[in-house]
Amino acid sequence: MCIGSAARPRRPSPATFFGSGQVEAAAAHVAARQPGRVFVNALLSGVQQRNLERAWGRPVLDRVALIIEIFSQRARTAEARLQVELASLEYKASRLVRVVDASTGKRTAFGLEGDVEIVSARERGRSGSSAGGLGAGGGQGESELQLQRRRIADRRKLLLRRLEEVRKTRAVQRAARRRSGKPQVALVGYTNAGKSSLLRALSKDAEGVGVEDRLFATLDPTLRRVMLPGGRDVVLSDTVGFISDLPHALVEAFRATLEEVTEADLLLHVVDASSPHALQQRTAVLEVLRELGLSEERLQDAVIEVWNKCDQLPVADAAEEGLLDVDAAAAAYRPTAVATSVLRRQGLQQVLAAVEHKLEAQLAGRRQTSRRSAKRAGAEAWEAAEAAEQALPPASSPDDHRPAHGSAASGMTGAAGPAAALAAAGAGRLGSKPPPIVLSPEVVLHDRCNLVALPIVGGLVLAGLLGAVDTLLVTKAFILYIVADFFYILLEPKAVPSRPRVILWHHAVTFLLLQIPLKHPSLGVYTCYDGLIEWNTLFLIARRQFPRFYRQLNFLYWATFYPMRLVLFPVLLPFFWREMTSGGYAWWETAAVMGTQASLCVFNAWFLIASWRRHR
Ligand SMILES: Nc1nc2c(ncn2[C@@H]2O[C@H](COP(=O)(O)OP(=O)(O)OP(=O)(O)O)[C@@H](O)[C@H]2O)c(=O)[nH]1
Ligand SMILES: [Mg+2]
Repeated sequence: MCIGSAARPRRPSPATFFGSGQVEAAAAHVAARQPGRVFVNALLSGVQQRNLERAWGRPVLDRVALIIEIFSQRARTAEARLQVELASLEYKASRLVRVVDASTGKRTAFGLEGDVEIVSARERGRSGSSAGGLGAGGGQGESELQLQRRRIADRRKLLLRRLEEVRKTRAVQRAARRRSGKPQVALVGYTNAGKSSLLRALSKDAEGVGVEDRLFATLDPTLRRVMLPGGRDVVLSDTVGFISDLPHALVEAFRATLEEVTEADLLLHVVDASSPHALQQRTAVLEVLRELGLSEERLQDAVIEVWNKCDQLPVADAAEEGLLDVDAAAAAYRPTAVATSVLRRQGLQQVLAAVEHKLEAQLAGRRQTSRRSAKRAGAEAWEAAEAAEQALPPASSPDDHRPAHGSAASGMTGAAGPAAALAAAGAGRLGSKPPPIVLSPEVVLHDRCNLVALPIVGGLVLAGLLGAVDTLLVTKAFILYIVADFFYILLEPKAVPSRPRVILWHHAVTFLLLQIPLKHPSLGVYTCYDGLIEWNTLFLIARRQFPRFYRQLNFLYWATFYPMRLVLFPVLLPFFWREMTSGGYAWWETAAVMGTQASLCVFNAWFLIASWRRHR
């Protein structure tokens, strides 16, 4: 039985996820239909899962548990089984409870089917031994739980050790393939998008490539040799498909397998264009790739999108109903994309041509020895690509760089447009090109809000320093901005390209710091010094939003980064100290100012390291 998104509450209850009315209504359904288990299409906490099991008298599976279960059914090889077991252990460890069979009073393992009563260690401690008739009370319950935890930890260690061996073996095999000089291309995409079908259609040796109309048909990497139109061979690998809210435990557990993706020279991102959720699925895949550590630059440089199943695309209807707004997607992301129907063998040559183009671009990029000249080449290529795009006749431009409706209807069209022009111009190397263009709509919207708010805050800060504006007003405006941005990111974490939690932490610390000048307006000038940093943030955002002015904005970004984040913030520390210890301030105010300013220095250092890493 499945309780789906139709019943999804707007604000989930911490105890039962659903409201009490929904739980009762579902209990009636459960009683009438007597399902073996109940699936809730959401992520449940341990407590929610336990309470729902109690209310419905049936084992409850949440989204993560179901995915792990499907994985465990599909796992055939030793490697896949190891990875699934690790994921399921991580999941169990996060919600370790004692399970007691109500009919026999015997303890069972976690999540077994049947009429079970589940008691947490804490509850058991409260109610003594009565819950399951096992043992003398809370003390023993605790130790049982600890025993379970230790067993899980031991098993986990063993699995990690074995997986480490798998990783090493895979790394050695990859290194051997690299030595053979064959570029590595990895297929990625939402589960059931047609990755294995594409591998089968492109490879010379299709034997053993399984294609099935079910989720997670492929779990293990499958490698095949594929010849490009120019006669060159590449190694194409097919791996596990992704899904929205892919459990973190699974991503971690499947790292050995997923390294085929992270280490590849190119990624073919297969999207099921016929799905009404194609865009969400595409975003979910990009999120997992980011979680795997792929930088925005790599997502831009090394990804070719293959919009598959176009034979099933009800082109006009979908566009009219707004189900598949390919135009909006293309405008937001401008990917190198090819429309295909693997089933009808359409668009396959275009996929190979796009791979060849990108690989040539990468090779050309590698030949650029000096970073400076590479940068220049990238910006020029970008400008040339932009100019080329503007020069394209309007009727042909959509087909050139995205799987537009027309192209799907009239057969398949190859990839071109700015991204391909960039590739052809050899601008595929890092540092040699404009900023990432794979930005989600959430990031774009948030960036645009900031492009309005930050000049206001930055302007007020400058005016405050020049004495043209009351610094208390600057403090209040700054607080308003920080609070608004905090809640924006809290409610929509995807509004920032990465690490929303770190940014929330930064905003919370800044908010705390600003409370002191709010209380003591004489300290307002320090708000203005700290607030100068917002200019740097503005240039960062403007740089990715206005690729045409990349060079200028990049210069401004770094020209403000070093003096502000690395010099000004630490230098302010002794000034703050002198001011705060000169009298008139409580010790906790001094501690708050020093602590928050020091934390911001740490944030800046982290930010620098993260920027460098991304760059590398
Ligand atoms: N209509 C249509 N169906 C397709 C096309 N390509 C693949 N399929 C079908 O889609 C289903 C899934 O294909 P797979 O290649 O197994 O998909 P996958 O992405 O490898 O799936 P997982 O391994 O489960 O992640 C199969 O039933 C294919 O026959 C296509 O171009 N058009
Ligand atoms: Mg597959």
